[in-house]
Amino acid sequence: MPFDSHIRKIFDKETVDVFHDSKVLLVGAGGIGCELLKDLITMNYGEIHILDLDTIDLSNLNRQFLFRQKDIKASKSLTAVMAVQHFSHISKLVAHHGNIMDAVQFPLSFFQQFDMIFNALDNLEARMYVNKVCLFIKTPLMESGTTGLKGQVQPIYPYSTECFACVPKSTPKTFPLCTIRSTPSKPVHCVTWSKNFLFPQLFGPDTVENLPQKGQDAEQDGEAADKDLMQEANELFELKRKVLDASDGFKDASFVDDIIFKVFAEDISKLLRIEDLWKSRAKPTPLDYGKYRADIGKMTDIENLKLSDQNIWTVQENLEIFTKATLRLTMRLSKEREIEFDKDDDDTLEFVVSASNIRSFVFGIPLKTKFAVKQIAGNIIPAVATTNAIMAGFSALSSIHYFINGKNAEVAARASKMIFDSSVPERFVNSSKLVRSNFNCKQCSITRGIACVDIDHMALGAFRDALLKEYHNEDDVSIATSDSRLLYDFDFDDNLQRPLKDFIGDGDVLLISDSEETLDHIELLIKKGMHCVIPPLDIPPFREQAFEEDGEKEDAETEDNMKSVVGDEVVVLDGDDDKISNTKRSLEDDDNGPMVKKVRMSVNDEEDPIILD
Ligand SMILES: Nc1ncnc2c1ncn2[C@@H]1O[C@H](COP(=O)(O)OP(=O)(O)OP(=O)(O)O)[C@@H](O)[C@H]1O
Ligand SMILES: [Zn+2]
Repeated sequence: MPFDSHIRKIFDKETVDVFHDSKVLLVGAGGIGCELLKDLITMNYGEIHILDLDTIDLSNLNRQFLFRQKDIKASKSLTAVMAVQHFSHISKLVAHHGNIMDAVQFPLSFFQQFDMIFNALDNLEARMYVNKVCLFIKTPLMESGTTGLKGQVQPIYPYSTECFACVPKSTPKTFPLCTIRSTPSKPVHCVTWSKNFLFPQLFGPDTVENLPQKGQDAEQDGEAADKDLMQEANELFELKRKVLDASDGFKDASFVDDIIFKVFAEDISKLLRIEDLWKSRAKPTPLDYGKYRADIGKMTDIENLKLSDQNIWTVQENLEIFTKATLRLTMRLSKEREIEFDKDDDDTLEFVVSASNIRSFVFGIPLKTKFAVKQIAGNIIPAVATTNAIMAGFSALSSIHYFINGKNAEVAARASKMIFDSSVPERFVNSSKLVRSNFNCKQCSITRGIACVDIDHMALGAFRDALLKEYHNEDDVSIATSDSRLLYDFDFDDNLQRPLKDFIGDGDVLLISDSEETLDHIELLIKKGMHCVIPPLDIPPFREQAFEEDGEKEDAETEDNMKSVVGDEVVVLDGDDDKISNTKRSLEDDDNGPMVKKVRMSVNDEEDPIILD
């Protein structure tokens, strides 16, 4: 039975028509995006646009099931549309290849044509951008994301419920510099050292011109106090020079031996002399390179060394791989000038794998496979196709509330739930009711509107007058650009006669505040038009004081209430499992309903730096 009939069975004709008449945008045609596209088609949305900036890579094929081997290098969005075109005779499908944050290709008017937007992205920056656009145009956003077996779907109804920025996001872990440079104790420390320190030092953007001249002490150029650091920098510059010399003429490969000897033996011996470092730690052992070199000489078929990604290589094998990768990268340096680490560039990956393993060996840390180092260096948690499919399904289903409730955001917000993975074995997913926006949120706490202005002809002074008139502000206003360039305030009126086009373009944002700072800040998105239309806004009093009090209260509550809601039951979790926060911003508050304890997607507690997939 075609799905069309299921939809007809479940909903009455009027509701089905709402789906047919609606236009949605899906941002991202990766793991979740491919799944969502299929789901949205089966729901018979009238028009589905899908957008992605990327082309298909071999590594996508194991989970992005709309793509085949023959599609590698083709546009993700176009290929996805071609793959599903035959699924539906109802949905009109439109593909866009480009960056969602490109305001020229995708101006505000592009976003405004949609009834709902679905995010299936893999990075915070783009997610935050779409979130902000949705706040401007007050369009509901279904936000989704997965990390391995974890995942979540958050329906966002602008200004009614929490936006994507309302809950602070965890940032990748950082390590103290001294751990990375001097006292590593985990594989990730060695991977970070070889990827972020040794690799860029040898193949990164430093050009010959930036290096101190031969014999010149770098200390003369800088004011660095630490002599040891400067000496180390000078020595690394020497190494870099060797690499550059070799890439020019490529006389012999002995410079690689020099690098190995310096970084894995000489530098370690120097560290050992700093006795304080080793009072409470196991000491490293400088690499006995002579011994290992001799071993490598005895290895058979060394030229055709083929090693598995999934096995741990011996120290000898790591040394051989390090030598080969360094030589290959050095050859490339003559053409490329500088090389960036890329987990999918085998030369750079093998350099990082072997260098981190040799360092691990020296410090008595377990060695890792190439596969494992790739995950760590690429900040990857492998994507799980099933988690993507489940979260995509929830995202599609969550959208129904909006459409069956006549596109009423308040009603849909009350009916909707946030979905996230469960850490409790009896359940696979949890849900919690949506809560109101966070007053401390930098995005939600701003009053926003879209102003239509003839920027080519209207002077800044006339624009200021229009603002004062619309917002009945007896006092004056300040006007600044979104990058905080002040255009006007009561004692800076130099620009009043100049046309707006001198400062802003179509789609730019202006920040407006009253000079007494009694009212909230306003963000006005400027749309180019023939006339001047300043949007009527409900500008609340300035809320800074209230924010602080509210924030303090919330923190205290969070610590006291390490509880989560599973369905409607309260389960006590032991401390570290999920990071839970408890809030009074329930949508039910207005009805004096029960206070909702809300679970946030757990912040990853692992040591490795991670990003959302
Ligand atoms: N600014 C952006 N504009 C448009 N598309 C974007 C933007 N940022 C990310 N994307 C797309 O979002 C999708 C996210 O999908 P997914 O998480 O499966 O990542 P992937 O790149 O396909 O896989 P992986 O990162 O695991 O190699 C990708 O196809 C990516 O190209
Ligand atoms: Zn917010």
